[in-house]
Amino acid sequence: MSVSRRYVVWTVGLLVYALAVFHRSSLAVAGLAATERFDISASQLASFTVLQLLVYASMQIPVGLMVDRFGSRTVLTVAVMVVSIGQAAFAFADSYALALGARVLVGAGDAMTFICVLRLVTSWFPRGQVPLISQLTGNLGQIGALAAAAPMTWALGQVGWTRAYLAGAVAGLGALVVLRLPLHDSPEHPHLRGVPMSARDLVASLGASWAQPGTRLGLWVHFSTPFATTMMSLLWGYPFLVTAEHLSPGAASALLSLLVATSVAYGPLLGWLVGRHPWHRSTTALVIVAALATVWGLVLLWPGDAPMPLLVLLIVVVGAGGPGSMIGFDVARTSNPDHRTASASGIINVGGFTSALLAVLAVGAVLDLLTPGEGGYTAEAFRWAMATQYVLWALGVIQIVRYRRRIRSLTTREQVASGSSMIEGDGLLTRGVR
Ligand SMILES: N[C@@H](Cc1c[nH]cn1)C(=O)NCC(=O)O
Repeated sequence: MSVSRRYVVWTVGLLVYALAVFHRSSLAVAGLAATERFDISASQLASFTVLQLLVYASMQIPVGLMVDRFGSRTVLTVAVMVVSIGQAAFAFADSYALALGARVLVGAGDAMTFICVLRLVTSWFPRGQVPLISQLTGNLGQIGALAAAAPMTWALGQVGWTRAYLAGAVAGLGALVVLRLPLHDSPEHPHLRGVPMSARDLVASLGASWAQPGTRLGLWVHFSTPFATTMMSLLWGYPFLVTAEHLSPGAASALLSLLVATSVAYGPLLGWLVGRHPWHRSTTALVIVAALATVWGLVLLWPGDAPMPLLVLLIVVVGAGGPGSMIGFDVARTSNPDHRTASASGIINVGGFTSALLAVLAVGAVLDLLTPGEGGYTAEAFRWAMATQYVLWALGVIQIVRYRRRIRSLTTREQVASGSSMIEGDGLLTRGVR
């Protein structure tokens, strides 16, 4: 197989993922325009993000099963069509209800994308390269979020709501043409189909993945690491920086762009680390969570406004969350056979999007609780609201430590170094490994 063909397939997959991230993030800078267009309150605006995350998280397991059954090419084609229809509907929506329906479609199409691209990486690249290329996929895809920031602000101001969102939908149609041409499921097969399974077989297959301690470890790594980043970049980062830290809108936007840029920059380092030291993958995740909790603690306990260097440090550390979550996919990959890779990735991906959803809701709930009546949220309310992240980190750390102990008692360093953290025998549940 030619090496260049492998990179062509990856580049196409990456572009489609970046487009999905663009669609996902395209509302972040349109909050004000959306409240005017649909005549909605701040909490109704937040419900767009909550709904999108809910749809995304709830679709992960079915999508994983679909990718194992029908292959990435087919599922990715459906994904691009659904997300583009959703974005086109959002462009024309003139009521809150229609806009919510459109965001459901955007969330659904988005939910189908990443797992397809990860599956392509596993099929096209040699095992040793998979951790690095997967990291780069996750990280470079975030460029879609950058494209949704300044360019989308510009487009909304210059060409208006309908044309700005319609342009994204049209880009999706372009992607459809490009992806159908070179994108084959594997070097040998344009379409890689899994065996048809009955409902009982599907449940058994998911059960077998779940029985692997590595799948659960991966899920909790993915739960613990990225939610601080997602919660900030999708909804609460900007209001926190402006309201609680009294930054100007320009400075807050610049810091959120820096968040995406640092997130991209961590990719090669973490990809290399994970590939080189697979035994220490969970340690790396724990270090990232410890760094997140520490720097957030400094910001929240700082008397008055935190100084700019500390806020920059916060952003640089929070930027590690997204790339850190990719460790979860890697642990699940080496803990499951190839024909279950996508469904195992689906299980993992539920983690980070559930924790992000919980974080978004918890911050909103505490803000509402501490800010009765009319008027904006206070800095004090924001501090308590952001402190809710510690509950999620504590839960995540307990579970990571628990499953890493279990996996370490059942595997050896040599086995993990050779590329497998799979525990022999899919009947683990029946043998008491819970
Ligand atoms: N946490 C992300 C991946 C990532 C990597 N760097 C920054 N983010 C993740 O799990 N992605 C799934 C998705 O659909 O984006």
